[in-house]
Amino acid sequence: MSSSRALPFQPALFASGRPYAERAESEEGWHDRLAQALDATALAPLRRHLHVLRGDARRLVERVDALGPELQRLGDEALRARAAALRPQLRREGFRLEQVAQAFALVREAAGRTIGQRHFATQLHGGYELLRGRLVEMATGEGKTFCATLPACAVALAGYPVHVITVNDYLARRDAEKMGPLYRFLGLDVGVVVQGMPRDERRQAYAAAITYATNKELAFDYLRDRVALQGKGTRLHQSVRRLAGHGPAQQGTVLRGLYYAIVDEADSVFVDEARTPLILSATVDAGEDAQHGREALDFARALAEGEHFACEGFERSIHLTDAGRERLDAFAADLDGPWTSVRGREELVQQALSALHLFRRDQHYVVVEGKVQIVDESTGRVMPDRSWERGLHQMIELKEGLEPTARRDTLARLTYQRLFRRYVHLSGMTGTGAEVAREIKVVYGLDTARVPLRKPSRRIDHGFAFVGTTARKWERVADAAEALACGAGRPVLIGTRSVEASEQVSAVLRARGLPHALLNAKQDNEEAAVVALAGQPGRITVATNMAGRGTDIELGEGVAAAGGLHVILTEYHDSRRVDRQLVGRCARQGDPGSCQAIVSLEDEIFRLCAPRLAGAVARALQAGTRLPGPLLAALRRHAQHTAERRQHGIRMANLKQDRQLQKLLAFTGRSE
Ligand SMILES: Nc1ncnc2c1ncn2[C@@H]1O[C@H](COP(=O)(O)OP(=O)(O)OP(=O)(O)O)[C@@H](O)[C@H]1O
Repeated sequence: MSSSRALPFQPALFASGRPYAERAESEEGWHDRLAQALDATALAPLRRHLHVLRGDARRLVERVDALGPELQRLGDEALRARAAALRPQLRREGFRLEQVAQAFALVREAAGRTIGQRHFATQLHGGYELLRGRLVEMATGEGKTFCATLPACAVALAGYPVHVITVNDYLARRDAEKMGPLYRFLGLDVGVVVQGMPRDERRQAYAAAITYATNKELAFDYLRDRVALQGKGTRLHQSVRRLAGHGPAQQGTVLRGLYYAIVDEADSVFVDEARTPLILSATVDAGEDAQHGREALDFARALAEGEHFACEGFERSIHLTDAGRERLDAFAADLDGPWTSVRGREELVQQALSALHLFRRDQHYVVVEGKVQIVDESTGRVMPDRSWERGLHQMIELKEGLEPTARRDTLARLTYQRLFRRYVHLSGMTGTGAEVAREIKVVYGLDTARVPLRKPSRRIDHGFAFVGTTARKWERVADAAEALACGAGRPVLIGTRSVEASEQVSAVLRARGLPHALLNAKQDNEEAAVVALAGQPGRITVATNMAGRGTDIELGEGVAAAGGLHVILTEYHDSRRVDRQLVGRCARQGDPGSCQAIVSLEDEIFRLCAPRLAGAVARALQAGTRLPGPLLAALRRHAQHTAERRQHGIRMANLKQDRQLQKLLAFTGRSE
């Protein structure tokens, strides 16, 4: 497309953040499509501006390198003036290769002056692919956080709101703080949205040129915006109102719309988290009777697995058998309230059974100050403002002997798949995307671009060891940690899958008198301090997935010469990608480092995903048989493959349900 055909940029629209831009989906009705056509004034410029981007990354890198010396000679003010002058050019010409090279060269120079780091060629390459709307695969430790500043600045300089999305509050805050001086130097303000922030502050943060937020905060803000807009007429009404000048504050929304997103740890957000739909709920006034819950728990405790109910641990589903139902009917005969209807009583008992058999303390949730708080399994963090649906949360509270909190009812529901497909322009980055590249292409339409390593990896993999029992595993882990930390003076990171497991290994280390730090959902306020010390000589750190993705452990003095950080993986995850993320904490950016896995046949993944094979291997080990490595590797592959396949099935079912629900809701007028 030639520049003369590109629509002129309309800064006024964006300055006031007027249109709530987002992409409409095909299944919406004619009035939605008409509304979208009206909103096209907001969408078209960004699309058109990006459309002119041509040429390969190599040319861009050469051009940025060539522009470097001249920019280096400029004073700070002159450099800022260059950035200011580039803005109208970007608006006029769009993201042509030359303009992008200028923007990237400016960002690189400004970064050198403000944060003391200059983008590597690999990061320029990655930045270019992000701008093109790709899923960028860059190995762990290659500096994705820094790489994202390039497209973020380029798009923000052109005047479009940019969202940089990370997986947890710690990373959102850390990245916004670290990169803030660079953005401000270029005249761009930066906002950050974290858990517990009031609405006004959120609106302010989203009004910034570049906003850092977690996927969860963003999704819930979007959901709340949709609910706020619901009472205000159809989408067509809203579009007309927007064109008439209503901004977020007048509309009661916080976001300015969904323009350009750079999603960090994209495989986690796009794939792993896509398993759970996001549900916005409100407290139900009618105080639910805890008595029914207690009755249900008493009844459920007396039921026998296999006879009265069947349990699918992996899918987290449980159902009554015919014998169970008969017993329930007899039990409910004299009771009132929800017990009188078949649906009511079966749901009560199902929730009670789930609370008893599917949800475990210190794995799926923790109890903090008399409250049940959900632990996000993929990030290892607590989610204090989330609760399980349909009375399950209260049932778990009752199981723990706590006072049940008020029950909440669903207001709106959304999946990440739907949310991210609504961005006008979307990109993502990850260290571990290869296995899910196809799924991401199918669901989100993103092509993958792989950026090569800057320096060859020096990671030494010491392989894996299988032991028969969990107790034995912790002893072996403690042996290895002791030898490396005390013997070689190297820092050791021990990764566990649950809070419970982290506490078990911590107890074994304590019993041996080995000092160590513990990082899990119960200790999350010490996170930055624990991470800051985790690379010091002889330091042992035990952590759940909290120290997985994104965590950057800096090596202390003399550590590289001693061999770098050593990572011990103590349980395979459902997805190999999460294992690679943990291992990716060591040997970053060409540093030395090593890893090993010490796992037990009692681990959940083997019990749930390869019970027969794991049982046979356990018996052979007990009999003292030495099993060949390839057989054990096959066991691991089989278990993880089964887990990944099941997870994939759940995600696809979720997406399908989401589409069906959307159609249904369109009839009742209660879409999100
Ligand atoms: N251009 C650069 N110059 C100097 N240091 C850099 C540069 N880019 C990144 N780094 C440093 O490299 C380290 C790793 O960066 P970062 O944590 O962003 O990697 P990552 O790719 O996001 O890793 P992960 O996949 O684990 O999240 C950080 O300490 C960062 O400061």
